[in-house]
This record gives sequence, structure tokens and C-alpha cells, in this order.
Amino acid sequence: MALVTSKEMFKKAYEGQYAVGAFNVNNMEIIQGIVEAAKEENAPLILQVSAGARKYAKPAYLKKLVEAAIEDTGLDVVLHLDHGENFEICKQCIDDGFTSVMIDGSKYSFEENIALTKKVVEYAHERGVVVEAELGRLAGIEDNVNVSEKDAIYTDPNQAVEFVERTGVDSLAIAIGTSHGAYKFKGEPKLDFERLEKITKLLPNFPLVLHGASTVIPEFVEACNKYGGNIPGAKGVPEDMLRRASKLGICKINIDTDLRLAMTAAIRKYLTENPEVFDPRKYLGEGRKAIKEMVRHKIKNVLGCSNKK
Ligand SMILES: O=C(CO)COP(=O)(O)O
Ligand SMILES: O=C[C@H](O)COP(=O)(O)O
Ligand SMILES: [Zn+2]
Ligand SMILES: [Zn+2]
Repeated sequence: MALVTSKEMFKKAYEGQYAVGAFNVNNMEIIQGIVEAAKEENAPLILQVSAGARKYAKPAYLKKLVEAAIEDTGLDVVLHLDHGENFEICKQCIDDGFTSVMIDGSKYSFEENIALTKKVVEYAHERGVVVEAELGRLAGIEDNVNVSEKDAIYTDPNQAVEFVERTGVDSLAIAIGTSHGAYKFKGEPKLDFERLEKITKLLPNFPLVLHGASTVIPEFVEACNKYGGNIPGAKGVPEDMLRRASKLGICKINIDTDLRLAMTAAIRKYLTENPEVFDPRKYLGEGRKAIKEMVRHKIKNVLGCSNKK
């Protein structure tokens, strides 16, 4: 039981053609729900912290909560920085004991992204920490992007090879049509699997990462809307697409939106049905339970990493 890097996890995931779930954490109930599910499923686990999470909960609280989760469950956990936007935040997290960091230089030019990623890789590797980088752009992608638009924003397979070789990065987040948040597709969901296969062929045995991979589980969207919410038209990546991706070199699947929706749906329902309750433990407890069930479902039925610890 310890904080570990994702090196071994990804090697096993690649060979076993499954993916490890990387779940975003922001408070105690979210962490507890996730680790309880991973423990029951005997699954490998990545807990990831965004800059926003660090701002909300404060770095020390999140670090100690993750340590407490490890102590309580006996799990091995990767503590990962999600979307580090500059060298300084990556350095802070490495100095803080994170075992993995993401440097997201995807908004910069290819050469600038390489230089920034290389700098983080050098600092991280000297300290036994692994690095994820990103090539290609995720945001604002719809299913009706045309071929030339795709070439501009989706990850270029040949560039991916050059990027990995020149930076020495440990894993790479790619853009094949997913996006962050609850509104991923206007029409039918579509991912560019041909591109993913090309990248995998050119980078054999190299772990790839899928961001923006929440399914936006319809039952949670419906519950949110039924109990006072207003999130019409929310749509995510269907489960069978995630299963397919995990057999094509995707070793890490990022999930945040589904955690938010599970928790919000459960709390909305509980408060609506129990208007007399004002004890936060009651409704936050419902949120935690919903997260645990959702994460168990992902581990067992989507990621395929039950009993792969
Ligand atoms: O990619 C993510 C975190 O980095 C989360 O994606 P979702 O918004 O699809 O959950
Ligand atoms: O990729 C983004 C994650 O969902 C984190 O979101 P956040 O920046 O609101 O914490
Ligand atoms: Zn990005
Ligand atoms: Zn992301």
C-alpha cells in the first residue's frame, strides 16, 4: 500500500488490453466513494487533481485525504496532476510527492509543446516521477467536423511519434474526438478510431490517454433534470467506444463529469425526497454512495480492470 507511479500499471493494462480509470478528486466524499469501489473490485487506480481542485480544497487537504485513503484501504494509488499548465505547477506537485504529472502544452506550437514537456520530463524523471503530455486539441469538437478540420485539431500520428521520441514522455493524451464536460456531441457520438489505430501502430507498447471520456450516464442526467436541475442535451462517449479504445493502446481513461453527475443526481434526489433533512452527512453520504456504485460499474463493465491490481 503506497503511492506508486503508473509505469507497471500501464504495462499490464497495455498487455491485458484494458484501461485504468483516472478519476478527478475534489473532496473527501469523492475520494472515499472512488477508493471504496476500487478496493471492492481489486482494481488499479489513478486519483487526479486539477489546478481547480487544488484551488478549491487546498493542496495539503487533498494530499492528506489521498494518504488517508491509502492507509484506510491498503490500495496502491497513483497521485496525478491533471492538466498542469506550466512547469511551476508540475514542479510543485512533484516536490509535494505526486507520483505522476501531466504537462498540458497542447495549446502551444508543436516545438513549444516539446520544449515545455521536455523540461518537465527532465525534472520529473530525476525524481522518479512519470509524465503525461498532450498533443492535439480536445475542446469544442463536434461530430460534424470535416476532414481538414480534423487534421488541424486531432492528433497527427507522425507528430505523435516525433513528440514521444524527442520528449521522453511516459504517456500521451491524444485528440480523436472526445472533449471535456457534459456536452460532447451534438449529433451521433463519433470517435476517429482509424487515427487511434494509426497512432498505436506507430507507437507500439506506448500508453495512450483518453481525456474527456465520461459517458454522461443518461440515468444521472435524467435524475438531475427530474429533481430541479437543468442540463438538457447532455451527451458523452458511449461505453462500447471506451471498451474499444482500451483495446487499442488507451491505458488511462479520464473521468470527472460522470462523478459530478452521479453526486449531483443523488443529492438532488435525496434533498427533494427528504425536505426536512439538513444534515450534510445525509446528503453527502448519498452522493458518496452514488459515486461508489458508478465507479464500480466503470471498473467492472467498461474499463475491464477488476482484479488487475
Ligand atoms: O479529461 C478529463 C479530466 O482531465 C475529464 O473528462 P470528462 O469531462 O469527460 O469527465
Ligand atoms: O479536464 C478537466 C477536469 O474535468 C477538471 O476540471 P476542473 O478544472 O473544473 O477541476
Ligand atoms: Zn488539454
Ligand atoms: Zn482532461
